[in-house]
Amino acid sequence: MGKPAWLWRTTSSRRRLVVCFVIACMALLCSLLSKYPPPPLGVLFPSASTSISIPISTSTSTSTSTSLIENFARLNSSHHDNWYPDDGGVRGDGGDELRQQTFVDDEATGDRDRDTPPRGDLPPLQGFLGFSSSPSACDEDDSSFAIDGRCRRLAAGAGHPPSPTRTTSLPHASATEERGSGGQRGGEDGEGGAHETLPLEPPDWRQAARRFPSSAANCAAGILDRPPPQLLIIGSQKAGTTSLYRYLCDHYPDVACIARNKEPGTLAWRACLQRRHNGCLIPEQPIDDADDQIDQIDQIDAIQDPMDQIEDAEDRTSKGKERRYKTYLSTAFRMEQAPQRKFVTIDATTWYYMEPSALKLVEELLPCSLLILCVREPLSKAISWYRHLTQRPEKWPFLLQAGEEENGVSTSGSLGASEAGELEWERSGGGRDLLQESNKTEFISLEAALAAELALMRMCRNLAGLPRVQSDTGFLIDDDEDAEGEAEEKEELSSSPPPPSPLAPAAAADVTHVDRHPITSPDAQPSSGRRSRWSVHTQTRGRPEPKDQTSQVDGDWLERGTQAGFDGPQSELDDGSESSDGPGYDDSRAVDGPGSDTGHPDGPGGGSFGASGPEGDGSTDGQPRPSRLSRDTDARRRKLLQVHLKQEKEEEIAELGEDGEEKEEGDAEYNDPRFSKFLRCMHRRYPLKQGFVDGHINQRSAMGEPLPMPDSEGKVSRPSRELTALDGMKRIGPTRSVERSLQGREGGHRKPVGGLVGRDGLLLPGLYAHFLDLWIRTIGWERVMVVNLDAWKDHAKPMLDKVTDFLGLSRFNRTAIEMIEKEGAFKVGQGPVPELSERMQREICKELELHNRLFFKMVGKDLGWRCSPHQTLGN
Ligand SMILES: Nc1ncnc2c1ncn2[C@@H]1O[C@H](COP(=O)(O)OS(=O)(=O)O)[C@@H](OP(=O)(O)O)[C@H]1O
Repeated sequence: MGKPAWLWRTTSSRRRLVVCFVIACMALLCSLLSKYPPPPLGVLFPSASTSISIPISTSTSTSTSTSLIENFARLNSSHHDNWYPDDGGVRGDGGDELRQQTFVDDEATGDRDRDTPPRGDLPPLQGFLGFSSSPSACDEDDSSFAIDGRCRRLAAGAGHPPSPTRTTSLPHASATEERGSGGQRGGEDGEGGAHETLPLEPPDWRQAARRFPSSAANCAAGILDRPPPQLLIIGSQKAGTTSLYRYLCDHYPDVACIARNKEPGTLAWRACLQRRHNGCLIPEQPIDDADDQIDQIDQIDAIQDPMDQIEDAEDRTSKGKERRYKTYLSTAFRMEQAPQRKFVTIDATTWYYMEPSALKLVEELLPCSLLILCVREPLSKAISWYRHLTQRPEKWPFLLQAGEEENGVSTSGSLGASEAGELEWERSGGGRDLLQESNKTEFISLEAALAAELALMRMCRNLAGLPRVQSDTGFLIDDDEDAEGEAEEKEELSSSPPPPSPLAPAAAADVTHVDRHPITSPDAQPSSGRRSRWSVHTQTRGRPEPKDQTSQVDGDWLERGTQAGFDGPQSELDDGSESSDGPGYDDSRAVDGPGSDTGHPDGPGGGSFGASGPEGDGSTDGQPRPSRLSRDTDARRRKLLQVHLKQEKEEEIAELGEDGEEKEEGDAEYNDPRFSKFLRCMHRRYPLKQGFVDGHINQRSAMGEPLPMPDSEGKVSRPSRELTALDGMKRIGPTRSVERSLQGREGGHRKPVGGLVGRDGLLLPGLYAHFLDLWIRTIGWERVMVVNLDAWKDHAKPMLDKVTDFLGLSRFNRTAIEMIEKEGAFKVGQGPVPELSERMQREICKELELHNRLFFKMVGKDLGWRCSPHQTLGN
């Protein structure tokens, strides 16, 4: 029976409609799917036993580094441009492009391919081992893979040539072992390809959270099996941290940078807010709102620090710690972007090293994380930081050039001292509006800013009773002690056995020898000081070619903490006892070292954090177990930290006597009292109480007066002269309200003040020794690496080799490094480099030398910076 013609017409037109509708729906669905990919199978069906086979390319002609692009894309996909929090510029022509780029799909990759230089001798590529709910999307192209519902090209391996062609079913652990062992498998010239069968697993984050270590004794695992973040770059700002982070983020596939921004700051969250760091995230707020929220400075005190939740903060049980650990992870990282594999991730917050609260949380929650401190010659760093600050006037009103001031009102078109102070008080809240309204962009000069901090440094040094370094041969050694010290030194060297090593288990097991030698600078006379130190030469397991890790080995671009302890000038213990190594380490060595635990002075085991690893851990069942002695040390370290934190909270008035004399207090337990006094003075800006505020400097400089250069001739001058000089300045000081603000009396509690000096200052952040000391004393050298930008900037490869060795990852190959560098995205200062008079440089160098020396002692090497013993000025 035939249909009427009209019905056919209707039907076909309906069909057409239906077909169109279906197509439209499918298109919509596709676009939705690509925007919001479904969760990976592993999330929905966690199972460690299911497997999926993913072809791994053997091709050498794949695209540019996918992990790089992914990382950039991921970090930018939130519309929260925090990867470069205070973007100081992007080096290289690829940077901007990358920052704009979203996830790379085939087409985009193809485009990039055309721009990609010939791969030349690029090694074969290792595949990304992720998968999606539709892995078949990439089936036709074995050089690509699927992740998050998208097909990706395989990335240039960062030194991971695949294993020979084979099809293996790798249990996760062994796959990890292979990757984790890094260098052995890596090398630079591997070839071949593989079809690896990988287990479908729940997201690694879940595993990571489950792996939360209740104690450092669980840290024996390879880097990929440790709980994230496995690496913290704790500082310092303007010392190449972005470059290092950038390199490591492209260490594919072992590293996945999924921090919400390069500097999440969560471990010192309140300090992060106080710095108005736009990377800080306020928990439970949409990320896009975070910046605005942070601008409301009044809210800062009211906002709950995610890491200090009342119920958890006091809960020191492992459950409580675990809860806070998870809070940290979810606040600082984009857990949802965690790849379906084991990976290393990084928190690169450049000012953690100055924050004891960060140290406290690292100690408590991240006992397995490794730490890197990037350093740079402090004066260059100060200049770089100044340039950084002046790029964002609205964030740093305290740097604004002051005009003449009358009753707190600016009369010269620039902001007056009072206004600058008020703006500093309010920072970018009301201050930012005012700044925008008045369109003030003139800054206090670099010279003036440095003079302010220099004056403070001198004053604090004098207050603390520290001499300026005068001796070429010793460090802060009183002249009359030298001869006696030399004799003691010789005697000690000849009679005493090598000290026990406080190295942590993993490293301690690899100690090859322990040398003892006096501390000297290259131009120093032999051992006239009476202090000495131990250098522990280590080889770390699992590296391709075991190499001596000491700082003496090759080049000065990187310093691994090699000495068993920082034995600085702090010899005199509070209780009057003496040690050649200073308090704090003395006991640790005695109780921790392999000598005490294993009976072998150079042998393994007995690390500071308790034993682990197969060798020398003292356990009989093969399980890592902290020794009683190392538990004691843990307790001791915790106690030291607590003491420090307690001191941090004390009011400066309680610490300083009426006349500026320091009261007696028992703070020498962890440090030379003079240095701790110095540091507290700098932090708390004691002289601010005496009227030495930013405003003075602003005003003086604006009036063209010579900047205050307190004369500090003589070894130890009491502070009175300088204070008197500064008292005199009070007359041209800021208004009462600003003074009150600066003294923290307004509102009944202290508020952040000053930006020229102190932790946000230009020079203090470059006094590394003071900050690092506490970290080393608390967690030990074995987890810390110091990277010196001045030495590696022209040769990243050797530095990266050391870093990857330290992390237990395979090394970068040169071509990968070149590609990363070509992609750019390193942060370089913008605008002209401000000039600094020779006189100012000389004055600053005189102050810095003391602190540089201290730092060189810590790392066991003279880094050759200007303002160091043999290079006094800019050479
Ligand atoms: N490879 C290499 N060679 C030479 N110099 C380098 C390199 N990588 C980073 N830099 C310099 O480091 C400065 C930026 O440091 P950071 O990335 O740590 O800055 S930030 O704290 O994250 O803002 C910034 O210094 P300035 O240019 O003096 O400001 C960079 O130029």
